[in-house]
Amino acid sequence: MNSNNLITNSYKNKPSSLGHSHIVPLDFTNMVTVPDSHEWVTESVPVIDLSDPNAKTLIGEACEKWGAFQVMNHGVSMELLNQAELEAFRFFSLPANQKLRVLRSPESIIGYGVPRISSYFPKLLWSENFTMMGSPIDHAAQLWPDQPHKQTTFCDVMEECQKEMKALTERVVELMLESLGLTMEDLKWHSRGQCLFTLNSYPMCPEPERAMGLCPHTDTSLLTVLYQSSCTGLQVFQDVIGWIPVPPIPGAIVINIGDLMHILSNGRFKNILHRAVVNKTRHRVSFAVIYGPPSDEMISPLTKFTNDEHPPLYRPVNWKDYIYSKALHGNKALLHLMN
Ligand SMILES: O=C(O)CCC(=O)C(=O)O
Ligand SMILES: [Fe+2]
Repeated sequence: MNSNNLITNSYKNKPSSLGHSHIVPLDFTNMVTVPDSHEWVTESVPVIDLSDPNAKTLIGEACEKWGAFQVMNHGVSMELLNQAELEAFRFFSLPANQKLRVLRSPESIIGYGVPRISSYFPKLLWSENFTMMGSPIDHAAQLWPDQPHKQTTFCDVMEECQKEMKALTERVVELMLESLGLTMEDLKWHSRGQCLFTLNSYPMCPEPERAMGLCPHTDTSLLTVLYQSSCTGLQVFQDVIGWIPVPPIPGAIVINIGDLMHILSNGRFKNILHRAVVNKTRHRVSFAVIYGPPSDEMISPLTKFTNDEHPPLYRPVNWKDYIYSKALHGNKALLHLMN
């Protein structure tokens, strides 16, 4: 038997479910669109249905493997998310001099301006941001002094959206803890958790490949819960694979694990490195609840995660000091906390 025969026989003998269509190529010149059978989809962060009885386990796995996931059936009203998106577009579409009335002062965390994380990076970001804590009533009065109706609509929508997204955040934190056999009671401060509510805007960019909406970063928070509607832009980094888009899924909300949750879990839950890219044809808006402990509460690895073999990886820190450290050291802030 010559070698050619040997090879032929090995194909013939191989049990195979491959049919005729896998031998004859497509008629490429006559294809108008790529059929589903040819579309290669990159794996992305898991999508978890919160009404699934297995949700807690799936969340635990997603936290360890990815540090990010999307949730469906999350309890935040779709109508409210759409209204908040509309209000966000309205706000960012105001003339610059009107938005500047609510410019964030250097020592404040709330108001309009460049994203807070801009200070970690040497170049300006192609984005703007408006951050609230509780009611934005004072800022709304400055934005629309003669239009009380606009003030009321903006505040009602922002407050309600913040409230519902915060409730979701707390539910997800609880599920994360439960996935490890813990409860909210293990977080002594759990009834005093606080959040910022932030609107992000990434205007159309003439040369998207030369600019960045948000540079690669991890969030300082425990958890960031983000709604991104229908425009792509968010990407997460996975070792070996590289940057992966987090596709907008109608109705879904994105959960990103921040540095403080990574510290609490003694490194078991990943803090996800992510960025936002810009595009040429669409103005993208996203909004998020940035959730964390009371500013002065010391956060350190929970004892459940530490033992002789796994000593605490990080020294205790409070959110306030950690934000300060992040502004100084950027993405290296965690290294400065290592034991
Ligand atoms: O707009 C996005 O998709 C990402 C926003 C983000 O990373 C942040 O607000 O920290
Ligand atoms: Fe972020």
